[in-house]
Amino acid sequence: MTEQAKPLVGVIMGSSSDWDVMQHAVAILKQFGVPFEASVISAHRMPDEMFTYAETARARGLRAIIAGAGGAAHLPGMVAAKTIVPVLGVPVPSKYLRGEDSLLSIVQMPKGVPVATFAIGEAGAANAALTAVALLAANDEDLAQRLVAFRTEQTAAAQAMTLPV
Ligand SMILES: Nc1c(C(=O)O)ncn1[C@@H]1O[C@H](COP(=O)(O)O)[C@@H](O)[C@H]1O
Repeated sequence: MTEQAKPLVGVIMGSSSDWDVMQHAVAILKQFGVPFEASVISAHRMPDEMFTYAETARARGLRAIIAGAGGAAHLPGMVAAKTIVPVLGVPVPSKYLRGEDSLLSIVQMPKGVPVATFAIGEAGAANAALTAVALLAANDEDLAQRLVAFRTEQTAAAQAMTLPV
């Protein structure tokens, strides 16, 4: 799936089975009107494509890469190894270990090759996208104002919360 404008954010995932989680990153990018591309890229199953994707990311204009994977989640780290574009890693819940394996695979990078690692699952995917928006907002005042408005709405919603007491 690819949007029309030149993508600024790449959303990649190890399998189409990760989409249930990673769609929450895409939803945020759409909400903020950030041009993105989304595709399945697997370090394990398609290593040559993964290297090409990472090596060409910066020249193609990507300013952040959101990479989600589950289990032995090498994708974010291997992409980070081949590009200086910031990589935001999303641990996808796994079948047997609930995504704790994914989290530890992504977060324990060696010093010098960072992957900014988010929470397991849907909230992590959404927050990775919000972080990509914040990175882009540093040079885009319109986007910054949309992010401020988003936070203001969130505050209002929290303030309006009631409890059944
Ligand atoms: N962790 C990786 C990588 C990788 O890191 O390159 N490639 C696929 N996968 C993960 O395998 C899980 C099961 O994939 P399938 O459902 O396709 O069997 C997915 O969560 C995917 O991210």
